[in-house]
Amino acid sequence: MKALLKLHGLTLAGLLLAANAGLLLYLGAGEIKSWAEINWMDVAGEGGTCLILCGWLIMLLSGRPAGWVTRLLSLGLCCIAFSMWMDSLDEFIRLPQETVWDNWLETAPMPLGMLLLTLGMYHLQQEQRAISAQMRKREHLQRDHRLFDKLTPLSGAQYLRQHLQQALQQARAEHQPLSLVAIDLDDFSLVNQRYGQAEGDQVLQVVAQLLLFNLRQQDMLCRLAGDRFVAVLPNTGEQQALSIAAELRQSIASLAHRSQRHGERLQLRATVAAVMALDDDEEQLLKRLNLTLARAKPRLAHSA
Ligand SMILES: Nc1nc2c(ncn2[C@@H]2O[C@H](COP(=O)(O)OP(=O)(O)OP(=O)(O)O)[C@@H](O)[C@H]2O)c(=O)[nH]1
Repeated sequence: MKALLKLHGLTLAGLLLAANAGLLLYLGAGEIKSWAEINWMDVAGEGGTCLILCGWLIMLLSGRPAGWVTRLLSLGLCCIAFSMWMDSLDEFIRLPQETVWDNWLETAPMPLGMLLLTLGMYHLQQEQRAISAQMRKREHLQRDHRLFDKLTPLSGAQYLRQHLQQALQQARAEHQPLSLVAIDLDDFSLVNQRYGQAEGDQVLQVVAQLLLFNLRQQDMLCRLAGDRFVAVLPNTGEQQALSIAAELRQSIASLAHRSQRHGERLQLRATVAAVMALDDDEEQLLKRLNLTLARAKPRLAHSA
């Protein structure tokens, strides 16, 4: 209730003031009817509608975020509720026959309220459409979750291939160089053996974040598999890619990661490789990158 008053106090106060002013006007100009003169059927119909509209207003204001659509809908409801309130007042108070202003107060807010409600409904529909479009997009993304790595906030190998294909096309169309950098942790299996799989997961997440921090806005980082990461560097020649790769290796070597259980410092190292795209397609380029990495890691030379 506190939050409701804080956000919509003005609207509610406006309605209360208008209803009070209407009551005072009626009391000032007319006289109270006797019990027998009151038509209770009309009181139930008009007063009940007014109460229900006030209930709708409270539900609307407490259920929706403040904003343009909420304002239109609430003002519409206020106008209609006020009209019903004025309509029910004449069940209790008799005005002189020649009075005309009561008719205005009863009927004029009704079409205005309807108009505001209609405008609000229109914008609500637009808002709902935009939300539905967002939901569909998100659903599509979730359905395509195979493209995303389960452990780190990075994309996986499948997405890398798709992205690389497009990036190569764009680089050729724009006559710009494109390079790839691979980063492979050294002896990562030892981290799993010594500290456990959960600590290994933690290390992979920290390294993914570290690499992201050290790359540029336009670069795209993926986890190719296990402890191997690949960055796609648009508009980047081989020399620049080599120096970026060296920086990434250095950042991993300087990382002061401590194990979660005993707080021991883990000394991480990585082997890096960089290749620039020539005439090859994405598969050939990735193969060349893996071969270059394998050469930098003599023990992997047979498995690449
Ligand atoms: N914790 C964890 N370990 C993983 C994950 N994916 C792969 N691994 C482990 O990563 C290790 C990769 O092994 P290797 O390719 O031999 O790499 P390495 O031990 O770093 O050896 P070198 O690359 O030759 O230095 C294996 O022990 C895998 O079990 C993962 O998501 N989480």
